[in-house]
Amino acid sequence: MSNKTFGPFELQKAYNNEPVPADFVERRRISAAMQTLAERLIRAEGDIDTLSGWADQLEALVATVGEPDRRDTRAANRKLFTGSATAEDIFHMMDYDPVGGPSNPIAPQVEWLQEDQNGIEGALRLGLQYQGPPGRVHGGVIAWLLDAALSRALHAAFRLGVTGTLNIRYLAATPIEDTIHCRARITGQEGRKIFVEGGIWHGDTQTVSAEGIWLTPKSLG
Ligand SMILES: CCCCCCCCCCCC(=O)SCCNC(=O)CCNC(=O)[C@H](O)C(C)(C)COP(=O)(O)OP(=O)(O)OC[C@H]1O[C@@H](n2cnc3c(N)ncnc32)[C@H](O)[C@@H]1OP(=O)(O)O
Repeated sequence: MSNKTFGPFELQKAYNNEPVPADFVERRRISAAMQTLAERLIRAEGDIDTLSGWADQLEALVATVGEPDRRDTRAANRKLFTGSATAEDIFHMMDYDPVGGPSNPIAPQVEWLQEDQNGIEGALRLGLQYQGPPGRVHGGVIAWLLDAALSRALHAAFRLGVTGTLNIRYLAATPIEDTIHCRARITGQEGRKIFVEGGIWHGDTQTVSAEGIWLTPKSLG
């Protein structure tokens, strides 16, 4: 692990370029196994003995894990804003992102195809656990995904902000269990307000459009 330290505008660059710390290799394995279980077990057919056996094994693991101590994310965030965050701090902030974070067991995994000043594009496939109407992604999951995708467009352009307003228009069904793409880009800025737009596509069909306003923290604006 290097001794380099990073500030707020280096967040994404450091995360993309620094080597993955050894503990995060294992954290990612845990998360991947939990995601696979969630996808395989939801609505799984099985006789009562099979279901009961799986439940027993999972409850035993929960008991083994207990309630471990957890790192305070606020400390890493404070270090970031004073330019003293280590690579490990950056991984503790980014690897648990609820969308795409490889160490977060509830995060849909995203393959980022573009991440630069012009915008972002990600490819992903949402399993049955994200279903709303039969065969379609739940509308709230879509909002969750787009909040993250539009935020990512800020990070890729080396800017930071929190979501102030997010407007979403659901244009057509977004399918589960098939590859979809999310895209986002910054369209303008007025003082601390950053305007962002984006959407979701299934093949050539745009299924969702979104636009919103992100607010840069007063300390950075
Ligand atoms: C960072 C670590 C990363 C590191 C980690 C990565 C984080 C990923 C984040 C993912 C994205 C999220 O989920 S963020 C979490 C969800 N969002 C939140 O929790 C935000 C909750 N809301 C707030 O904290 C606040 O309301 C703010 C910051 C949005 C605004 O408060 P403020 O900063 O005091 O704003 P204020 O001075 O009154 O207004 C400034 C200008 O913005 C306008 N404005 C004010 N509020 C809004 C609004 N909601 N939507 C649109 N515009 C607004 C005003 O009209 C004004 O325009 P004018 O008069 O100048 O024209």
